[in-house]
Amino acid sequence: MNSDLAWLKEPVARPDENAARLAAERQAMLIKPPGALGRLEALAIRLAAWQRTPKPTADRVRIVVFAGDHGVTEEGVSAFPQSVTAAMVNQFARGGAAISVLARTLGAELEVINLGTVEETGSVPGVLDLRLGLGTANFLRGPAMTERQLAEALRAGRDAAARASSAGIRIFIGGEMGIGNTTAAAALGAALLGETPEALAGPGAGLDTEGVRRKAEIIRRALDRHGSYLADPLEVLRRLGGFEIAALAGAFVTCAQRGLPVLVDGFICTAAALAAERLCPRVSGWFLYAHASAEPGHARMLAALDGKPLLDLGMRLGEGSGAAVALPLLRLVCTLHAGMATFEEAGIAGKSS
Ligand SMILES: O=C(O)c1ccc[n+]([C@@H]2O[C@H](COP(=O)([O-])O)[C@@H](O)[C@H]2O)c1
Ligand SMILES: Cc1cc2nc[nH]c2cc1C
Repeated sequence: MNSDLAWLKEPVARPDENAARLAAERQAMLIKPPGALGRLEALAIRLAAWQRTPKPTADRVRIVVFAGDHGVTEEGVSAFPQSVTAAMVNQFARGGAAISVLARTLGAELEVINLGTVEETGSVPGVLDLRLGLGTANFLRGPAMTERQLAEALRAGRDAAARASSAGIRIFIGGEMGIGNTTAAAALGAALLGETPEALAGPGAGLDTEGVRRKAEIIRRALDRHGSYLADPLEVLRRLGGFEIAALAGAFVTCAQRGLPVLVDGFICTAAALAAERLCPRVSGWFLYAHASAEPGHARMLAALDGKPLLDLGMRLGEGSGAAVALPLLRLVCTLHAGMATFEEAGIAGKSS
């Protein structure tokens, strides 16, 4: 492995099992039949282990949206033009995008990083400009990224996660924006899971049935073209991924190395999570999956990660929006866990046997 990428092999943090034990003991004492809060109970215990405290919180949250364009869009794999990527980056900063509204409403910090849009975003303050090129190359013709672009995209993600961790953030949300990136994510998923392109390709931002068929065919040709190089997950990411997907993978690895839990968004973020797990085994022990995307291939990637999404709302927006929508649930998990009375405090008789 290139020495620029040695950090990918640094050890993953270990959750605090003592904090988990204390949180489990507290759950057992709260005034409810044991187990009556269902999955919320296990979530409180996992958050406790991750945050190394018996009373975790979900208040300090940062959403980092990574944006980049995709050369494969020239094959007609998206219902929208490439210009939308830069236009949306502009809106993230101006406050009109869904994720901007969600971040404001939730009191979450929002960081926007442009890793390589083809078009200019206009002069908007609040976008970190780390452009690595005018989008990736078309992966039907060659690797999507050079080795240097891959290393820099991974590092951009690593640095964003390290900034969040150093700032005392307690939960990290990664988001993405990139017209064409469901094709890259589906190709990644197919290559990493050994699945057919048809199992992973879906409508994305709005393809019709014929468009989905064409998209699967493009992915099939790309898998054939890149052939045996796809045995190496780093090469899968470089050849089929995107700047924003690689940055997400780098961010997720760093979060796990630094002990910062990640709330994973939809289809593209889950593809990045899968790539992260292949690059640095066991990082997925730090991931929670926010929602089941409407993109049909999402379920296969979640299954491979043994991930059970918190919500299923038919969302397929990206931007980190599904994770943001799940955040209030985590906040309720934490406030219930910390705020409910125990049987002893309330003077209520516990379970008789
Ligand atoms: O997060 C998801 O599950 C998701 C599912 C479908 C589409 N998207 C968003 O739509 C864009 C990609 O769609 P497409 O069809 O251009 O590949 C990209 O900006 C993603 O954020 C996101
Ligand atoms: C308008 C629009 C907004 C988006 N946000 C994330 N992906 C998107 C795709 C489109 C097309």
